[in-house]
Amino acid sequence: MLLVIDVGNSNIVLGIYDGDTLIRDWRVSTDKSKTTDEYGILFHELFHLAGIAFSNIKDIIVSSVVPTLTGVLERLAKQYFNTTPYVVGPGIKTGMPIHYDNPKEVGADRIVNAVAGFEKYRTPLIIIDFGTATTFDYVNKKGEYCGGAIAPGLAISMEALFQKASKLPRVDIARPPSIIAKNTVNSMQAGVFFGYVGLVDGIVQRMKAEGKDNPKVIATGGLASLIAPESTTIEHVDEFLTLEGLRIIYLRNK
Ligand SMILES: Nc1ncnc2c1ncn2[C@@H]1O[C@H](COP(=O)(O)OP(=O)(O)O)[C@@H](O)[C@H]1O
Ligand SMILES: CC(C)(COP(=O)(O)O)[C@@H](O)C(=O)NCCC(=O)O
Ligand SMILES: [K+]
Repeated sequence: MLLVIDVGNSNIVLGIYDGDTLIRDWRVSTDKSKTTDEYGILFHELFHLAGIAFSNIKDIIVSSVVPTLTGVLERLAKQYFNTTPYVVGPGIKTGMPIHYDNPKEVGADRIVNAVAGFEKYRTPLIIIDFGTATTFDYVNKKGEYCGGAIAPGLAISMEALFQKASKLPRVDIARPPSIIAKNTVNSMQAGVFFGYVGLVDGIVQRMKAEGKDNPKVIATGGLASLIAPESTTIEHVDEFLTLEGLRIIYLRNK
């Protein structure tokens, strides 16, 4: 079995593949202060509850945008799984040319999403990942990574209102009943939710105009399913795109 791990700024997502089937997935908080042993205990507990032994895992692949935790997970792989993990970055074959001023600078999660999307659809793509940040990535018809955009994520946008304006409370992200809202909570939701739908569709339209190869638009990440129904440009939500991309990159490197 293969253990795939995507370390984002808010959550670490874990998945276990048996062949090409994702048999288990978990989401745990990203905590930069947790040690290798603390993550070891946490993973052990999750595996135990699922009835899977660490010894079933033959290989591990990691993508991380939190450098301090990359080392923690490398040590965890060695100490608890007795294996050297594949870490998406320099030295790993992705099979995708990266057109970025400095290819090392692109977040590993963005590359993994792009690889998964192109493998799955074999068409030009815009991939949107609703994480801590919202990333937009453009893949052209040759399957090359062309770059994209990074916007503040939905949750941190809402958090910024709460942090910076004394009278604004902390509010859940949700679609409010109307755009002309009648109370503070709904007004904040109207601004953030509908504002975000506009941001997404606006960026996609501009990318389509610049890229000119009629890309398919897909979305992933925790909050994709909230925005997709209201967006006029998102065609498909792929919940496990990043995990799938990790499995594909593993196969290209083992
Ligand atoms: N299924 C979900 N439903 C609601 N909120 C979610 C869900 N998944 C993630 N979130 C929230 O969305 C934000 C981004 O999370 P996530 O997609 O895990 O980002 P990252 O990849 O940066 O770790 C976080 O605030 C998280 O709590
Ligand atoms: C843009 C990101 C912060 C997104 O991370 P996430 O929201 O998934 O935690 C991450 O991909 C990153 O740190 N990228 C490096 C900069 C770049 O991609 O150009
Ligand atoms: K992510």
